[in-house]
Amino acid sequence: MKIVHSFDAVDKNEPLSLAFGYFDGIHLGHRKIIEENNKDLKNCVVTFDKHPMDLINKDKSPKMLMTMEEKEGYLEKMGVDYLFIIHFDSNFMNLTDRQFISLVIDNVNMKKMKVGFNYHFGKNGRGNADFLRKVSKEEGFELEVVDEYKIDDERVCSTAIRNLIYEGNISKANKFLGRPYSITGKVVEGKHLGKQIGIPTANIFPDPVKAIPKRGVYVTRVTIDDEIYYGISNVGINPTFNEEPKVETNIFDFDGDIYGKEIKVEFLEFEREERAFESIDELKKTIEKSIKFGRDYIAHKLNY
Ligand SMILES: Cc1cc2nc3c(=O)[nH]c(=O)nc-3n(C[C@H](O)[C@H](O)[C@H](O)COP(=O)(O)O)c2cc1C
Ligand SMILES: Nc1ncnc2c1ncn2[C@@H]1O[C@H](COP(=O)(O)OP(=O)(O)O)[C@@H](O)[C@H]1O
Repeated sequence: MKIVHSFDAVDKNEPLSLAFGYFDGIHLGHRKIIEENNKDLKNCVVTFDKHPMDLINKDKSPKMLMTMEEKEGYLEKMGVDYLFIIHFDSNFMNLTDRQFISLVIDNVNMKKMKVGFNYHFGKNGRGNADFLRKVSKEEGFELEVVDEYKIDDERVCSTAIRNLIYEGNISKANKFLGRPYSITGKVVEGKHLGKQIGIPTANIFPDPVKAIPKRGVYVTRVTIDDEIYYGISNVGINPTFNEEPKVETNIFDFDGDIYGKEIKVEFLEFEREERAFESIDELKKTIEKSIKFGRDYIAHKLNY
């Protein structure tokens, strides 16, 4: 997959299919827009480097299901040929719907345009599917407006998935995403209490843009150097030491020094909320119960 930052960065004659959207999380609905069957067209995704809300009202900007790096990795796996990451600034935001489409048509050979049913673009979000239907006829490109994706009559959208993650309903969030929600980070040193109580935990701090699952304990799948392990993780904040949320994972059947290594933690099932403990002994006993919960889940209920 080639990553470019402007519409004039690819061969003007090459026939392209372009999927437009911010695609946070690349959930099942997004995938229907992005997947392309026409082998004669290069499969392209057009996205922005920032969420439009970052410019409109940064305080209201949602946390993300994916960092840009994660998005790039996933689109590459899906077989996307070109990823256009367009810098979203106030100039860009003020292009009219017509100017935006002209910018695309004048620079690339767009044979097919794909958008979700509620895609809006151009100044004040005026450009919509109706406008695109008209332009596609005038300009002679194929337009595909993809209907909203539903599971059990519920809308699959990034906002719904974020809310499920905040509520701790990770299994439903994963069902909507079509894969487990994950957080990636470099393993950092903690208080070294883990090894002292016989339960080492690899600690990572999530990227600040990421949506953090509800505080509590989760069964997880951990990837280290392309090897897969399972484990049990606590998502928490330790007010005594820092305010940043942290993911601490005891990795099953693993023994090794992984400080400084990047690990991916995928959240599979929620066990319980985070608790305060009176003693280290009580903490240890409760974590041991969580480990048992995790091992039972992996042995009997794993569906990934
Ligand atoms: C499965 C699991 C569940 C945990 N649950 C809690 C909890 O409910 N409350 C809490 O304060 N800490 C909890 N912890 C965090 C431990 O306090 C922490 O892992 C331990 O202090 C080791 O920290 P260290 O890696 O900094 O040495 C949990 C850790 C694990 C692995
Ligand atoms: N099974 C395991 N699960 C998690 N970490 C492990 C495991 N085995 C060894 N380790 C190593 O031990 C470290 C965690 O030990 P711990 O005493 O909890 O220290 P810290 O407080 O620095 O996290 C991990 O970062 C990793 O390098």
